[in-house]
Amino acid sequence: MTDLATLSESLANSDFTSIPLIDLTDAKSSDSERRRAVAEKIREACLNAGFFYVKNHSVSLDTVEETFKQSQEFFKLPQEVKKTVDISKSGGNFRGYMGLLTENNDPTNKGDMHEAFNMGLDPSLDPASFGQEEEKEGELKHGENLWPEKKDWDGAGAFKQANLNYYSAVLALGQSLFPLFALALNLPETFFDDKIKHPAAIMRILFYPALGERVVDELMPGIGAHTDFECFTILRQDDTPAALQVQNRKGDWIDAPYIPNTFVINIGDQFARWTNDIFVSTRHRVLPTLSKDRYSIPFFFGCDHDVPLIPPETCVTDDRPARYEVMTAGAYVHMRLSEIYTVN
Ligand SMILES: O=C(O)CCC(=O)C(=O)O
Ligand SMILES: [Fe+2]
Repeated sequence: MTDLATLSESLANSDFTSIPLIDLTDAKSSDSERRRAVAEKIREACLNAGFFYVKNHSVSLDTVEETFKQSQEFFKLPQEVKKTVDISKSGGNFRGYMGLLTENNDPTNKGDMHEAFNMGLDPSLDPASFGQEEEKEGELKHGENLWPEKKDWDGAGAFKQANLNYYSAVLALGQSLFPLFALALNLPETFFDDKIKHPAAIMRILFYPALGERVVDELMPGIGAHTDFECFTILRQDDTPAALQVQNRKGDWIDAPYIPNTFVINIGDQFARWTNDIFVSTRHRVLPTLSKDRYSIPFFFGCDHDVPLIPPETCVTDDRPARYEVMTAGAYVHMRLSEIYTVN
């Protein structure tokens, strides 16, 4: 069996110049060797680039296209309608609408040139996850989403339905990746099963307005250089060229172009911390969009809020002792979100 710490050290000396594309056809094969072969590709990607594309996943194109369509309808609404679901109304739970420049992912910049709408696990999708968590100060918790109302927007119902459909489909894709991550970490396939029962997944629809002829202010990128906070992100991009970039160890920015009907998956800080930095969480950014409006949908998949991020034994050796203080997943993500959002 590969020793993860040794593998991690040796990969640190190589670098990536492109992002691998992994076929998920065999992810649920009844043949364990085939599942393992997919997990090995995922292991290499998670220890090296921290980024990979997936194809032949379980999410239908119709579900994706309908969500992009609804996203366009929503962001085109007058500001006063979008403000009816403003994030300031979410009681500190990071749900709802955020206007241009209200977020700043890279503190050396002035702000990010995008608008966003955030949602979490909806009570209508999983009633069992609600009302059981203890209220703890400084911890993320499940809660209501902020949905536009029909009295303010005729399309409110279709918008909600498309987002819920997308959320369920991508949640299922995320859950199906955990056995592969477990194999990649030399753990039993079922290792994460009891840790993702009520997952803390936040989905965002993002809108990057085209700047056209306007002068680009380098300090207002689409999204400034950052790492994500949760275990991993499942990102759907549209076909806008020259947008997402990923930074390799040397510091070069590598393009992550749109590839039809794929998702980009990237490891986030929660997984890096949990695995004692065996999995790498890689910085990325979105350049200012010039020729056309851009839409994307990141889905940040965290484990259950109450799970303590104790590194599994395959990630700790005498030469690589545990690097981080143990926190629960909910406390960790709340801390990170509070640092970045100017409104909560
Ligand atoms: O829009 C994108 O392509 C990337 C978004 C992103 O990195 C994020 O929301 O964390
Ligand atoms: Fe990101």
